[in-house]
Amino acid sequence: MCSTFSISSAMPCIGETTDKFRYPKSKVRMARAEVITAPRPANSQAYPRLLKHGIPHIDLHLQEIVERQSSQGNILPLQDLCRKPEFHPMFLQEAYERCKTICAEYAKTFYLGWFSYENLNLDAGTMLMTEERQKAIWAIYVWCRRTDELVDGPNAVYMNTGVLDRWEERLQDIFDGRPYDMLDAALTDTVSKFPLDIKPFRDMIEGMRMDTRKWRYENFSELYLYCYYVAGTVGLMSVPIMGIAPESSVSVQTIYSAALNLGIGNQLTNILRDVGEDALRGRVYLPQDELAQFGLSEKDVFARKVTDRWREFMKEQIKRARFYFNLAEVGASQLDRASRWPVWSSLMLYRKILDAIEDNDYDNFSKRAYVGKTKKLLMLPLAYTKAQSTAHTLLFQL
Ligand SMILES: CC(C)=CCC/C(C)=C/CC/C(C)=C/CC/C(C)=C/[C@@H]1[C@@H](COP(=O)(O)OP(=O)(O)O)[C@]1(C)CC/C=C(\C)CC/C=C(\C)CCC=C(C)C
Repeated sequence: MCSTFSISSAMPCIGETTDKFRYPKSKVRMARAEVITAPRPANSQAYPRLLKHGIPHIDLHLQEIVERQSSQGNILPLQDLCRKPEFHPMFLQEAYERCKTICAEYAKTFYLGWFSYENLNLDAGTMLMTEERQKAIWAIYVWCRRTDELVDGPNAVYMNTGVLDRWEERLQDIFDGRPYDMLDAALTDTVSKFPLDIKPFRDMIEGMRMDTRKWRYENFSELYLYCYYVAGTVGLMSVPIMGIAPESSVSVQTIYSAALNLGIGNQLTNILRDVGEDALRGRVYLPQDELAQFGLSEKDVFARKVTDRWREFMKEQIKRARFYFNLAEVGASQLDRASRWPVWSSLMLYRKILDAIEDNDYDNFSKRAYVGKTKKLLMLPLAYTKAQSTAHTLLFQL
């Protein structure tokens, strides 16, 4: 077991035993992309409305994930399938502490939303997440962050398909109760306590595979699939931890769709914020056909010049990201009361990045859209108010 503290220093463990596959390699089927091309406007000055729905959820196998995580249908509850690990309580406490420290260090936008309520000294009563839930979110965050670091971190130069295959084997080991290191052990403990399906985790690894070979996106459907893999999956992992309000009057499927949509909104925002940085790495996570509809091409992205065309293009991209945040709102108020505040906070905080891009006059080439700490803190009471609306009240308002 390698009990390294920092995320990246744990990475050398990953390459070991790549020649051995104890499990059949998963066949991750690419979802069928339904491409609906927006009609060209008759008047070339009238900019087109962009396609909003990327890929039908049926192709992402959402329903199957929902059933497995809800332990519905004709299948065994997930906990019965996972081997119950036996860890010393002190070991587990240390494992979660390390996860918490990593969250504080890395989760710049989300930390306020998820992890720092204990510092706020508010009389929040039942609006606070339980310790068990917080710990589970830390463990999931750390696994996601380490997965992302494989392709984006300092050791990304050592990336090859073998590394991701080995990481996927390690994931199976986590779910089988055989963690490789201390941080994995926290996730093993979490998956033994909450009904988490392995598929969203596997899909995230698939997103990293995609990121190693694909640096251009023809259309929104292709981009949507990438966003699902790297961020929509996080939404799906989060719902079993946060729980659904007993008084919720919508279907579980609707809540999962909202969670997925929050991931898509977050990732689209992340992409828009990082256009300049990504271009420097030769990557363009923008639909090429939509660039063309605005008279732009990837050359304009690499030229890093803010023109009127770019501004118009960005306005539409921002509109679409907001569309996904709006869809997510419906589900945020259906979650268990104790989980709503952090979800509303992170939703509102991340959405603020879009305002910051506008404030920068759409210059996401040389300026990084940033939401200051004061703005973030001011947001928290507002999120608290939103979170207090019962699931029923919100539906009534719609
Ligand atoms: C909101 C929240 C904090 C969720 C749970 C915490 C968690 C498990 C986060 C994992 C994030 C992560 C490290 C993902 C790896 C891939 C990646 C980097 C995705 C991008 C995240 C932002 O990362 P970045 O480090 O760039 O961020 P900042 O520097 O801090 O700005 C993503 C943009 C994806 C994030 C996606 C989510 C957190 C999904 C949110 C959805 C829910 C929590 C579901 C809520 C439920 C309903 C019903 C609405």
